[in-house]
Amino acid sequence: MRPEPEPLLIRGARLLDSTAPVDVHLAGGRIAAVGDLPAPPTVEIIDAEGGLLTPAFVEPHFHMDKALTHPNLPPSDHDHPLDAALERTRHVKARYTPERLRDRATTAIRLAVGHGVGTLRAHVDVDPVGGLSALGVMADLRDRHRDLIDIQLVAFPQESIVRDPGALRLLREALTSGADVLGGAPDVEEPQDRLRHLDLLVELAAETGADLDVHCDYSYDPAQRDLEELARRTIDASLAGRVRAGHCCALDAYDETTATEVVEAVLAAGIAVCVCPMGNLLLVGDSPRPPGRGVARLRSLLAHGVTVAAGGDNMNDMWFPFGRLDPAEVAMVTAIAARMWSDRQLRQVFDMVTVNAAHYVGAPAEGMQVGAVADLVLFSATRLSDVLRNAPGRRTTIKRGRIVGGGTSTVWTT
Ligand SMILES: Nc1ccnc(=O)[nH]1
Repeated sequence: MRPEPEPLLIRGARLLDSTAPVDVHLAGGRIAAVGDLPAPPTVEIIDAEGGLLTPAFVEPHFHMDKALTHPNLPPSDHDHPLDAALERTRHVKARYTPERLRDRATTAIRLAVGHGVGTLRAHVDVDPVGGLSALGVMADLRDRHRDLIDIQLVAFPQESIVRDPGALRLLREALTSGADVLGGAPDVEEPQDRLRHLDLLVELAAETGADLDVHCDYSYDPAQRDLEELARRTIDASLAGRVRAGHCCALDAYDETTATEVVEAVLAAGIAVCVCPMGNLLLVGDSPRPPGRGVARLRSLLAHGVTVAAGGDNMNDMWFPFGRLDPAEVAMVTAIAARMWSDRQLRQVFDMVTVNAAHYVGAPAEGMQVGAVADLVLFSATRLSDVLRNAPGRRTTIKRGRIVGGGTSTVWTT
């Protein structure tokens, strides 16, 4: 760990909940004071010029091992996009080398820090194809970048754990060799095995004490109810509050009564939900006219009081050719996907990539209060709509009270 950061005074910043610019004093890695402050003689001063100062972004759902593999993909002649993605995932994984994994993930981490991400939850494939090797590389990168960004690693079973008990053993091993969270993917099982997949995950989470973060219902099939089954098992195993669910696309396809039942089950189980609208709009929701969108019913989840985060999912790989690991872009696409257009709704989507996402990953979410950990972003933009459209786009990233990224002067320690 590096020594304590020098105190920092940010002059004339706009906070989301105030109209007049204020000064914010950071000391000991925390917010020490907010108001119209005299400058203590020894501090470093930044002139915010009225720009927005907000809690740092939290990226709650990102596949870091796959990032930037798009240039290496073979052609695919599958008609169905998910089959194509799975086939190309296997092709690319069989050719991973530690060096290339490290280079690509390091580029992703630098993008994240430059964009203002203070905490990132990365799903990393753990399966008999690659064993624990990608996880090992990511754990090393997590440790090397500790001063710049908090990275959490989810052991993600991208291939079946029901057909192959070896895969489950690997997941268990991952939790004692680098993974912070247990992942899940019932969708990759045969339909009759999906509930067994959930049972195995819940048993392993209860036995190991690991939190659980499951890819759920990655389809537009109204008959698929894995999220509700997960909620039921969460309560039965006394895991309430420790389970997270990503995607939940089928929620968009349910009729109103079913949707309400599922959302109430989710709430009762204390499950927070992470939507991934960019990838889901691209690959899910392929029903006839009018096409479904495959983005979990945001308004209904929010109206019931479920914590909803939004994640980038994949960047420039076999699941999503685009993306730049920028939560502002994720928030903007979320707003478009869910028709959230008003000022209040723009604030809601921004919360999905900051405070709600922090809650989702279990990171501090104290906002801009005095005493809060100073994980912050200072934008050159003065309005939230400009932050979301990334124009003007200069950002300064502050991690535990220290400037770690911004403009052209990113500070690297590795
Ligand atoms: N959306 C995704 C599902 C499964 N695996 C991925 O890498 N991405």
